[in-house]
Amino acid sequence: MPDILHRILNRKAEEIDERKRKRSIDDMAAMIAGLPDTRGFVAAIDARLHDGKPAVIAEVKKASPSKGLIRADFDPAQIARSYEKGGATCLSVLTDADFFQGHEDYLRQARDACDLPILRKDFIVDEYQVYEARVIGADCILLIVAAFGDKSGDDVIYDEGALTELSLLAAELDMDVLVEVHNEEELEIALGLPAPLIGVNNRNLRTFETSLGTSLKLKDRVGPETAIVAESGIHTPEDVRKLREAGIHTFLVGEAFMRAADPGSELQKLFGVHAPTVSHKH
Ligand SMILES: O=P(O)(O)OC[C@@H](O)[C@@H](O)c1c[nH]c2ccccc12
Repeated sequence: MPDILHRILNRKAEEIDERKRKRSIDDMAAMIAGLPDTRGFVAAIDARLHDGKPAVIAEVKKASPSKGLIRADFDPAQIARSYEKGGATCLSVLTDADFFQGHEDYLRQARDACDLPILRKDFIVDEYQVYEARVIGADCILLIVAAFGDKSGDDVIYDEGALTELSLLAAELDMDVLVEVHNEEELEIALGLPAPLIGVNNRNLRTFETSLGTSLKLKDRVGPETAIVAESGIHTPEDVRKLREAGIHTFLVGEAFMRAADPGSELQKLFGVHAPTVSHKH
């Protein structure tokens, strides 16, 4: 497992223990019973793709381990409204506090400010966090395959059982799942999970370098019938054009929007009227 992910997961285990002491899963299950339905995350993406348009998951992210502080003037409600106006399909909100300066309240604020479906962007490895995601208002959770890998000699062994269980629990709680992969091995695991939306993270977790080539290569492996989400390192209309030419029409973008004064206008610049469009066949 790459170092930064390792560090994050060690801290995450402590955090989960602390939280479990404050509130039980049973308490959360009772709260969930009284909640309104989720907003369909995958359904919103499918609808957009069906119209031949790119589907953009716009991220609400204040800081990251690789970039430090990204946006000082950080108001999740305002950002959510700007994204919605700019044509985002869904939002992704970082809730990890220690490495991304995120917070679960940011997800709540974003949700109250718009009608878009929201992904809880965190390092989910325990059923506790899946219940918690639903309680704070998430419509989709992220499962990072690399977080379920353990090195044994030269090989990495993945806990596919845990990935499957968490996916099924999310479905039971009426949430979708975005399964994140970085390489072919992880992709194979993701393809074996129940109804996953597969995201390819272009950021190498060891070096923090991004390469759109990762998405292009793995798109080649799955073929035209499997939709994938290109994640990270997308900064220009040219980046978007390259990915769309390869048949990728769903994108997860954070930094490029977060550094712009008006994130929604930047979304338009990358994906809207100014970006070249490619027709999408079903
Ligand atoms: O800011 P970028 O390069 O546009 O990337 C967004 C998103 O893909 C990135 O924040 C991300 C992808 N997978 C993650 C897992 C955890 C935390 C963050 C991420």
